[in-house]
Amino acid sequence: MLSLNHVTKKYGNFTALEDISLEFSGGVYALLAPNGAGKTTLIKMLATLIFPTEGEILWNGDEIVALDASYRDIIGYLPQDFGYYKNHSPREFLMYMSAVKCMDRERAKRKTDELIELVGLSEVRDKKMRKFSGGMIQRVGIAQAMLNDPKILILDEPTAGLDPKERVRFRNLISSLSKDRIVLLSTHIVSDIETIASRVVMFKNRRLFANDSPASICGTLKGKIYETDDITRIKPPYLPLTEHQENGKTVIRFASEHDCGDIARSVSPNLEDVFLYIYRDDAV
Ligand SMILES: Nc1ncnc2c1ncn2[C@@H]1O[C@H](COP(=O)(O)OP(=O)(O)OP(=O)(O)O)[C@@H](O)[C@H]1O
Repeated sequence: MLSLNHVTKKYGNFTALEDISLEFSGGVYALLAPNGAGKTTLIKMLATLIFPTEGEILWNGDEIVALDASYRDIIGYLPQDFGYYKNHSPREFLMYMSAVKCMDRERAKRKTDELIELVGLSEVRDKKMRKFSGGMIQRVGIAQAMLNDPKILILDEPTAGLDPKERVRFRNLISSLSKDRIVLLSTHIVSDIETIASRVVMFKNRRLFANDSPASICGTLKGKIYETDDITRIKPPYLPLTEHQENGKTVIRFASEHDCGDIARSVSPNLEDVFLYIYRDDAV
């Protein structure tokens, strides 16, 4: 189990995260928060690239900093800005990364072939990556993070810049990788995680705000979300969330603390509602 005990991270006088306590066992954990909320800071601490100012991070009871290389052996990490060589093919790049990870050549070859197959890049395994789409590059990125068969797979905004089709493919891939390991995934895009996250972790004002299943988190807004095509009938205060077209009319989805059931349609809250509601005062 990976646990954070009262972790605070400061950059000089600026506190990025304050008193965070969390436990991760198996499954997909989504770190969901707007840009600048501290997701990358948390991820970099878990990847031992930066260190807590206060508190401790433990793997099965031992401090990850003390575990040093033996901890790094069990993590796979896809950073936000994943650096790769455009002139490398996926196979060359994965063999190169295997060498960086000190894997023996036979195992490296086996894992490289296996992972290229898994991420669906077999047909382009020997093509230079310079012409690859964002989704293909991210799949190479996941493959390199998986080379050491990590117990903890850390993905920092892995779907940034992907088109909707690539997003779906990526989601399915992440879901398939989550058996028998911890997958930590940071994002500010709700649809990335709604269906695959076993738990959603949210930060607000530098502190832990929520750590629960998507269903429980959505449950916090039960009875408060409505839709109407005539918002003028709704008594303020209410919070407009999203709009969509329905039978040629613009339907507004909104949150209200008071009962609007007689003039608007009550609907089930989703994670996007929760995100917009919780971060309504934050610049997103
Ligand atoms: N090295 C640093 N020095 C000073 N402040 C930093 C540093 N790194 C991050 N910060 C600040 O800490 C806060 C959290 O940043 P962080 O990158 O962790 O957020 P994030 O949620 O990952 O957002 P993004 O997705 O935009 O990276 C931000 O206000 C950021 O400006």
